[in-house]
Amino acid sequence: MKQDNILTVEHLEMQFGGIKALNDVNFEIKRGSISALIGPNGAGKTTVFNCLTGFYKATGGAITLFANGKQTRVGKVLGEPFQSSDYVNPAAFASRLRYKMFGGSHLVNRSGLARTFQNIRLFKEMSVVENLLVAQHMQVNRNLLAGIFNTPGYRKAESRALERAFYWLEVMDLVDHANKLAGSMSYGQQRRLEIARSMCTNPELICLDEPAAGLNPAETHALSSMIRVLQKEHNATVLLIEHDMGMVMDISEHIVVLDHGEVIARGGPDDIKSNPKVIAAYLGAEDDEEVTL
Ligand SMILES: Nc1ncnc2c1ncn2[C@@H]1O[C@H](COP(=O)(O)OP(=O)(O)OP(=O)(O)O)[C@@H](O)[C@H]1O
Repeated sequence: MKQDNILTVEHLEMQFGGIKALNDVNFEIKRGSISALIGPNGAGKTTVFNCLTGFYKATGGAITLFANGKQTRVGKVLGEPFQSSDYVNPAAFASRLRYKMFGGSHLVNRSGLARTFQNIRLFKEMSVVENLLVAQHMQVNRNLLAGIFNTPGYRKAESRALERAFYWLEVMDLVDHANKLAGSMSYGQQRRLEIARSMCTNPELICLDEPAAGLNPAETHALSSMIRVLQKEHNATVLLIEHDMGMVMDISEHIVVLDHGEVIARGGPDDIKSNPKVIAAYLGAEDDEEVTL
């Protein structure tokens, strides 16, 4: 039976020395939905993303992904400490040891979760299409001998990677820029390329960190349409962090609001807009944060 939720976050905690960035964060993301994680600056949104994607190892709680036909506990694939029961259970010991040695955020990605970054992280000196080919290195045939002898299997894998790259360039309206240097494109195009790159890894859940930051209203509108296409035509579940409240309220079905590392509200756009705790959190936000709910 397919789980209704693609992601569950239970009692998530993240501590940096004396700073508790996340405290008992709980939410779930419905499969096939577009959801948003919002909150004032410093609320802990990016820290949640970093925990979900395995860039940070959460200091408490559980994150479970139900994608690619299986259940993945993010903490487990990042490598958990040994438990005393492992010493009487060789299989559990071996599994824990394997993840300690070879685990990491790449396994979270392989389990069906991809992300983009708040600060664009492309290979700016490489071409647009090369950026998309690099993203697929886990899926293509990486056998050294196959590469040296240019075997039919190797060539087939290479051409499949190229096809996939052009497929996502088409979806994100970037085909005409395929051979340009990534760094030479406009900011909006680079943001779309980041999304295309993430989609090349075949995720079921894509986490977008401030995808509309630095975009003008027309670009933001175009981006919202593309995000809807990912959801409707490519079965992607989308979770975004965004400060542009117009965009959030327009495309999100479900919104989770964080403040000072805690979830203060969850619900649909209309509930969130009129929630007094959310309004108070934003009214207490810094003056330079322009927010209209
Ligand atoms: N690597 C780190 N080391 C120490 N403190 C950190 C680290 N990462 C985040 N923090 C702290 O955790 C808190 C939450 O930060 P985070 O970047 O997650 O907030 P945010 O909601 O994404 O903010 P913004 O909207 O400004 O991007 C902040 O107090 C921040 O200083």
